[in-house]
Amino acid sequence: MHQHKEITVRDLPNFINGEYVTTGDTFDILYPVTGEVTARAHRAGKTEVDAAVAAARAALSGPWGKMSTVDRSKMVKAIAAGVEKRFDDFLEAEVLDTGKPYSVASHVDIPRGGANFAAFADVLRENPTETFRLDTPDGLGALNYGVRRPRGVIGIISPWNLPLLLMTFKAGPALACGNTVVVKPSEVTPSTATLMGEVMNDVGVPPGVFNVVHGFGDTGELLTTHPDVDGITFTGETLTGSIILKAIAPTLKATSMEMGGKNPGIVFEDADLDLTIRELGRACFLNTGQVCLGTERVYVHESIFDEVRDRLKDYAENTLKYGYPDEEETNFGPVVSDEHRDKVLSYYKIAAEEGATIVTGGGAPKFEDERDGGSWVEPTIWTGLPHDSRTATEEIFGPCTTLIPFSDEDEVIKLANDTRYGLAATFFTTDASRVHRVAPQLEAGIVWVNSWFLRDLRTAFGGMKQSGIGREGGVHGLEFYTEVSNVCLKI
Ligand SMILES: NC(=O)c1ccc[n+]([C@@H]2O[C@H](COP(=O)([O-])OP(=O)(O)OC[C@H]3O[C@@H](n4cnc5c(N)ncnc54)[C@H](O)[C@@H]3O)[C@@H](O)[C@H]2O)c1
Ligand SMILES: O=C/C=C/C=C(\O)C(=O)O
Repeated sequence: MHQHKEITVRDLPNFINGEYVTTGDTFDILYPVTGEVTARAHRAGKTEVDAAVAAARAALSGPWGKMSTVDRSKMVKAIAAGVEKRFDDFLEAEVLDTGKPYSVASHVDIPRGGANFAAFADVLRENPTETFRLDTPDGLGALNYGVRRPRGVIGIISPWNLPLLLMTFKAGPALACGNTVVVKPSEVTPSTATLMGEVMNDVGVPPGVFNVVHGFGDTGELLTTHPDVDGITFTGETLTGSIILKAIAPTLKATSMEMGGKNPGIVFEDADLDLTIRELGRACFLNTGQVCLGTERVYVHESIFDEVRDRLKDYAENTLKYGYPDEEETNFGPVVSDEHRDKVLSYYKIAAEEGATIVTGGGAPKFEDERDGGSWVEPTIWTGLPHDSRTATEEIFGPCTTLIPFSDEDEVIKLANDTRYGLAATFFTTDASRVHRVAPQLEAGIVWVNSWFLRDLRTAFGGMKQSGIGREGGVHGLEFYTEVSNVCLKI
């Protein structure tokens, strides 16, 4: 039986130039499980953002900027180890902010907190720049070679769904390439970014290399418009991304944008259904559907439509276990906030108005305990909706999906691609020729086959169309986190 722990309200200051900085202008952080206040974050204004950017700039010409690539790589690896050493503190902080089950945060979010530093620590040493020998009229030739340098001060703006994972997926490569960063975490989930400051100090990262400023979009805008910030890497909604690009325009900063999606799933008639239901269940409901790579529309071959519908219903009703985050069997939590719950429930209403058949869910659960103060919705599956319905085309970002039948391969590829987004896709088949025929035709930055959310950090990560600009991950992040100069030497 769960014993609800008394919550001690934590203070979350900004982290600037190696020190924690309060402003007294605080906003509450709520526990999505029960709605209780768990922390108060100190909103950063112009003074604090200017101080953070100045500290980041100064650090570039201090010990950090003078550090050898080998020593910087060692320090980035030490940061990874520092996160792992404080695994439980990061786990508790992330769960308090998001309400997600310990079973999700301890397998998805927190392990990536360290991995995102370790994976990029040697990215500069392991990837050469190009050289070209140029023939010249005098026959002596010229030698061209590329030289990489850090881009400079990077603004990191991150979302609330995988707070530590998504912030460190940017901070890791940024620091590995010698940049300094000012992080503006989501106002909904600021705890793990705040805690990261302690790790940076413990590891001995020079002050000013890693900074955190708290606040809402207006604080983010102080970064995106700041004349002394060299690049902005953003993860969040597509609409926010377009607002940020407008704000960046006058100072022409480099940008890396990871945005929204309405990712298709496809189940072909020859799919292995045990595997499919297991992976599709994750793609639809992991992290209470709050994963940008998730699958909110699934095209199922008409010959197996009823079986897939019934088995996914069974998954939603029997594999997903609501509960308190610290209960072992809990694998399904609340959404991150009342505001987001209301958004998801508004789409549950839209689906009903669009004539959906509710296979399961469609509302919010009642617990008759303190969880009724939290931000909970039911896992939901719909059928009977047209491909061009709002439910099947607009990003909901919740634990819901609509199943749509199809009859042939060419048709379903067209349906999958018929979206303004292009982030991810996942499809299931046992026909190897079909894999290599279909995957290249899907307009998505990331395509999973017979799997979902399997991540190799060496690969390109990002979306096309309105899901993103640029790619991060592996060598691809070098394009954003470094500047390349070509040196041409006349022999
Ligand atoms: N493509 C990806 O890799 C990826 C990953 C995770 C989430 N997402 C997307 O993020 C969204 C959910 O996250 P969210 O609700 O936090 O997104 P959001 O766009 O509301 O906010 C993201 C961040 O941007 C900041 N922000 C908001 N307005 C701003 C402005 N005008 N200037 C500067 N910063 C501003 C927010 O404070 C927050 O830190 C979903 O659309 C999801 O698809 C995409
Ligand atoms: O919600 C979106 C998840 C993004 C995941 C990553 O950026 C990653 O796995 O590196």
